Amino acid sequence: MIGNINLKNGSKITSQKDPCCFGVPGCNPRCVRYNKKSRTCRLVTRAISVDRPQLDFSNSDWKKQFQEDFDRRFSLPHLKDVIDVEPRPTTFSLKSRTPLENVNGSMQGSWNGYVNDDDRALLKVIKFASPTSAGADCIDPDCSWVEQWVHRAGPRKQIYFEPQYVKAGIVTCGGLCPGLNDVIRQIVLTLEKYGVKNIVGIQHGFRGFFEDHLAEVPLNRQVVQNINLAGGSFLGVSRGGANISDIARRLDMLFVLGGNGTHAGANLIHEECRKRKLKVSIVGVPKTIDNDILLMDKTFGFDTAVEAAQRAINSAYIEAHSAFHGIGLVKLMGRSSGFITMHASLSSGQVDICLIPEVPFTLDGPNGVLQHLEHLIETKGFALICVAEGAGQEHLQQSNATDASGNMILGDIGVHLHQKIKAHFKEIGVHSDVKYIDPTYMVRAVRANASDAILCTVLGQNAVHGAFAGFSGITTGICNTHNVYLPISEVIKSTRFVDPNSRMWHRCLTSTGQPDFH
Ligand SMILES: Nc1ncnc2c1ncn2[C@@H]1O[C@H](COP(=O)(O)OP(=O)(O)OP(=O)(O)O)[C@@H](O)[C@H]1O
Ligand SMILES: O=P(O)(O)OC[C@H]1O[C@](O)(CO)[C@@H](O)[C@@H]1O
Ligand SMILES: [Mg+2]
Repeated sequence: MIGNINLKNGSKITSQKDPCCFGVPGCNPRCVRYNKKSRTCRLVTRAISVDRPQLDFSNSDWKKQFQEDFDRRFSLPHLKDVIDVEPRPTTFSLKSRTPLENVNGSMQGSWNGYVNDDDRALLKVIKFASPTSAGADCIDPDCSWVEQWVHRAGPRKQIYFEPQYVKAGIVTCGGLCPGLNDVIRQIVLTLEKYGVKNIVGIQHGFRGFFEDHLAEVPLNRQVVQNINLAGGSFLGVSRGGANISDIARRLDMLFVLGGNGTHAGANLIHEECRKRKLKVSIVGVPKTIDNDILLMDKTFGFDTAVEAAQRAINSAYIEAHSAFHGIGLVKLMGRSSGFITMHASLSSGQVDICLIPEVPFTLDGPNGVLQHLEHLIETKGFALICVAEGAGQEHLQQSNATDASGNMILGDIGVHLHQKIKAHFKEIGVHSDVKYIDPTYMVRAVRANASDAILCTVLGQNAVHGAFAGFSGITTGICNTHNVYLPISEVIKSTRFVDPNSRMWHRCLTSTGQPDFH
């Protein structure tokens, strides 16, 4: 039961080892990646593991040391680490329509769809021959192979809660994302399959915990039956309110749907519950269209966002192709990571210039974007640019403004590019007709497509299985196509970025044909 948790006001999580802005919203001059000139934290190389132990590779034992440290970091926090809890046979079985009543093992024996607690999946599956291989992620200079196993997700034979007494809460935080309602729905359906009858929705993110007018929303199969047919969040989302002063709620399980910021908040709650030895399972479900969460193949909503962006890109293409010297310009979301813009550009196949936050670019001069646009207008007669909202911030006047969660408010690179392109072509006396489309919120508010709906089903159900297995401070995700549980502490260590030396970025450059704008 969470009960009253008195957290320090404004308590924020920062990754201990690396005084980086990540985890503490907004930029932080102490950040190892703080750029004093642009006054921003810009990690233009691949997300580095901020917490790899300092290994002495001359020591023949280094692999053992790495393995021990890895196993420590990726072991899943469990209720029994801090309180005496006894397991009981699970009530979850797909053999019966209702949760297993008699759990003397006889019924269980007839259904064996359980995951063994010792099942593991490999976190990394490529053996790189050299650190210079594209996208190489090596531990030592020789790229030695070290098996990195993480826990497999799914229902266990033993559970640590009496379902009929459980009160479970669901909360959705941060920006909207296609599939939020699918995950809420699957969490409710799975909880009921275990026999939980007391399920509540917390309204409007973490604010719902302490704004009295935001009452709990009772949830059951009937209430959530069709919520997946609409985008948005049935419970509402919010930013801010991270200084969770009081969670005066009796909850035994809390399912937290959100991005990297939300997960940092969820981990704060988990750590406080653990410190107070409360029998509460806090389980995250990674949510963001930006796909900027470490270690995950992708987050739910990302595929749908890429698909929804196609309509805007295609419209910009049609406008540019039909105009005289038409230049289509589309700005997509991606505050610090360019995954949406890169994948949307790749899938459309119509983009000539793709600009992402991880790869700085010059506008003017022989290698600049404007020079390349001149070339495209001369040779093709039209051009199409797709830019991530977090790209090119070095060209804009930075304000120190932040959103309610402390995330930096970005300068509008879309408007800036629009103005610069028009001014440039006017200056060189060449006609241009710039068509600017900003579909950002349209992309985010749609309902999940089929593939994301399935991913949401997997993640929502696995979140409940993880809570009943007694884990807490974990999140559930897809690693190398396998369903795993990961400690939230590992997932919030850094933002996930596009690796400028990755094969996917190289594929994007091959597809657009753009040069290096440096
Ligand atoms: N370091 C932190 N510690 C505690 N709470 C946090 C922290 N960072 C963010 N939060 C809280 O988590 C909630 C969501 O955070 P945020 O607005 O950053 O969105 P997010 O989860 O990163 O999702 P997205 O980036 O996709 O919108 C907010 O209520 C915010 O106050
Ligand atoms: O809803 P808000 O506060 O405008 O958030 C916009 C941000 O949320 C995100 O969609 C992440 O969820 C970013 O891509 C974008 O910058
Ligand atoms: Mg975020």
